[in-house]
Amino acid sequence: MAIVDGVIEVNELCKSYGRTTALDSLSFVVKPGQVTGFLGPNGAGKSTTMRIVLGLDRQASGIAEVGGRRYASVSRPLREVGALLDAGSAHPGRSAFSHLHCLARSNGIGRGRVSEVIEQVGIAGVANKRVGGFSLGMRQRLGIAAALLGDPATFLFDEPVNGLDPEGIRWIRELMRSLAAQGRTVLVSSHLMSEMALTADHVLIIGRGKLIMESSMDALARRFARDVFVRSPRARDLADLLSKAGAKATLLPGDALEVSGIDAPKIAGLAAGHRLPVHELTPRSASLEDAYLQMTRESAEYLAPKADVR
Ligand SMILES: Nc1ncnc2c1ncn2[C@@H]1O[C@H](COP(=O)(O)OP(=O)(O)OP(=O)(O)O)[C@@H](O)[C@H]1O
Repeated sequence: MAIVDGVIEVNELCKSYGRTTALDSLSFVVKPGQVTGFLGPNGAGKSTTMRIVLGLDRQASGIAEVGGRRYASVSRPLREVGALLDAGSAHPGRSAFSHLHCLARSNGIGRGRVSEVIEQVGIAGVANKRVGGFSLGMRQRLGIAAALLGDPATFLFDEPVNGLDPEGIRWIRELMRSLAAQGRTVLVSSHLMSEMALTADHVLIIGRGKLIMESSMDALARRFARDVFVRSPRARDLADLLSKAGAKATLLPGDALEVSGIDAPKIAGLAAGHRLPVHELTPRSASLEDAYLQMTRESAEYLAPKADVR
């Protein structure tokens, strides 16, 4: 790996386009060894942040660094950071191989590595074909091949699953997870919590250029844990026991209980301690997507009017 420490650090970043505030004192740190989801509704400032980190846009104030340095000051950038921002950026008249070879040469990377990444992303069969004829999925894989070329410690992926088929989506998810497992820093943007729930270990949620919340995915799921559904042939006895332990237990038809204020392992422990049989114990959480929509609702740039359901 080119550099060991691929931490991304953004501090008090501000950026406006005319009267539009894109980033408003945005600060966060992205650590290596995990996939960090960068979540926010359309217009939240995800792409702007990534462009600034990559030196493609300039902030009004604040700091954006990778591995403790400004990206623009790095002489062979592909060896430090791999990025997928715009799948359509390769010249349509070029072949995939010549596009990658050109990029490799300008970063002091050999031809052998070009063939290696072409294999890795699964485009060997079309490597000599013109990029102009590529499907979105193929262009996306080509963009990822470019990101992998310099074997960097840090990766930035802007909405990488957009427009991909299920196979391509699964492939990108697994690639990101394996890059993180190798100890690299992976920042991936999305506007869908459901997508991040499947990929990310950690999430940064932004809205209108501000950090709304930062959390591990596990803690987020726990925070929105709702209650535990329990089924027992002695539901009434179990409800009494749980109430005495300070939980709220509501009897439901079919020997079932809805329990809150106590977690599933504790319910199991209490039931076992009093020899009460349990046939089902299911923790239920509010949908993370709903929680996310609630959190970002005020910061969404465009809100659809509520559907008129009759
Ligand atoms: N080049 C530009 N010129 C003018 N306004 C811009 C430009 N780029 C971004 N903006 C504005 O800055 C804000 C942040 O946009 P940005 O593209 O960073 O958001 P995003 O979270 O990536 O959203 P999306 O998911 O829609 O790409 C938006 O209000 C957007 O309209």
